[in-house]
Amino acid sequence: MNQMKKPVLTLTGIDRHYGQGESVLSILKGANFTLNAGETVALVAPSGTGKSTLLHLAGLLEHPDAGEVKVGGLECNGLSDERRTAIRRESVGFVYQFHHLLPEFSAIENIMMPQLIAGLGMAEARERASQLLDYMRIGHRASHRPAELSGGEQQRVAIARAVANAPLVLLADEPTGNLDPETASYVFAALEALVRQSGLSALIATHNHDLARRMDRCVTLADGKVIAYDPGAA
Ligand SMILES: Nc1ncnc2c1ncn2[C@@H]1O[C@H](COP(=O)(O)OP(=O)(O)OP(=O)(O)O)[C@@H](O)[C@H]1O
Repeated sequence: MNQMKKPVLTLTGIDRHYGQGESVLSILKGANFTLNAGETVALVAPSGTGKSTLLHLAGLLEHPDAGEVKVGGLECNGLSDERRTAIRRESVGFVYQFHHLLPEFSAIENIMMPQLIAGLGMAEARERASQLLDYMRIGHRASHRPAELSGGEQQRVAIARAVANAPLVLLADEPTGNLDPETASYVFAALEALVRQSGLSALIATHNHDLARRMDRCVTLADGKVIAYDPGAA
């Protein structure tokens, strides 16, 4: 069997609503989605349709009201919060629109952090973080704190941090949404190169059709379901 076709993330029959009674808001209604090993998928959908909700469910930050979320073939709904947190740390990397770096730590320390939490030694974590900084062309900024970096540099550090533990799945929620178009294109190219070079599987929410077209395939949300999407048609 082709290893590349192995699913690393599967969402099946997902329902998610917010609120109660008359004010209930149904966001996902029987949504299905599969991300295969080594695949890059763009999630392009209008604001408020549930992109962040889908990513939060995929990353085990939220529970669905119905349906199954499998990470690496393991059904995660029935697991304890501790186990879900452990799977998230081991298997999922997140990049958000805003960098969420720890302000009191340097760029390299921010990238080392998840590796140290995962049990890697200091020297090994520093070496890997240093390589990632070089790969993202910000090796010269290693000892700077986030506030001393530009928006594009902050996002490159955040991307390096998200992939530091070689996650099974990379989830990115508008990773370049806070950047000017030129910087967004540069940062997205760096993200894409890193993902492809590492053979990572990635689900990336973006409003940017030019960036979405660079992924292996695109999906959108319509009536609470995930459907195929052609960004060229927009
Ligand atoms: N915790 C919550 N409580 C109530 N409503 C929520 C909650 N989280 C999200 N929503 C609502 O669910 C809908 C989908 O939100 P979500 O953030 O997933 O959309 P999105 O597609 O990511 O939007 P955007 O592109 O603007 O970030 C929105 O109408 C939002 O207001």
